[in-house]
Amino acid sequence: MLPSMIVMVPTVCRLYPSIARTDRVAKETITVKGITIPKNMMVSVPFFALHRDPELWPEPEEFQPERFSKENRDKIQPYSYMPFGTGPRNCVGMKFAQAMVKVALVAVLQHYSFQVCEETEVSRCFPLKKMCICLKFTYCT
Ligand code: HEM
Repeated sequence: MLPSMIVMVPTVCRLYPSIARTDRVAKETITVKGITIPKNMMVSVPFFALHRDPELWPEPEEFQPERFSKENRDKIQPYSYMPFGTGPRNCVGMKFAQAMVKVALVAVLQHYSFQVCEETEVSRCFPLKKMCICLKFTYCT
């Protein structure tokens, strides 16, 4: 497996989580950091906002795959990255979905080569959409 692929998938999941939030219902009244959550109240966990919180992710808008490298992975704060949710009700398909994304990427890379167009601004802070629009695909036989 290409090391770059191992860090690319979580990088895309951080910036573009396919599910923007999850919810939980409080089983009992609880006070967390001075905020009281009454029993039965629904609490939302906004993945999208969490994944772009500058206190958790310096330069949050930047596409920096090295955040998930072997060396840096341990610096990620618990519960700051959760595209598949967390806890006993997290996504049961997580491992399967991650494996499928990698298989799909390998299949695409086996048949196509990619190059950026002249209009593409290549910077460390590119919006993924722009990148996709400007990419040229060449089918490799
Ligand atoms: C990129 C693909 C996927 C993403 C981003 C995703 C994300 C999520 C998220 C955020 C949750 C809520 C977890 C929580 O509230 O803590 C969830 C739940 C769940 N997912 Fe996925 N999922 C994906 C693919 C799949 C696949 C492929 C399957 C099945 C083969 C699957 C089955 C489930 C099930 C059954 C639950 C409910 C688990 C429960 O309530 O105990 N998901 N998923």
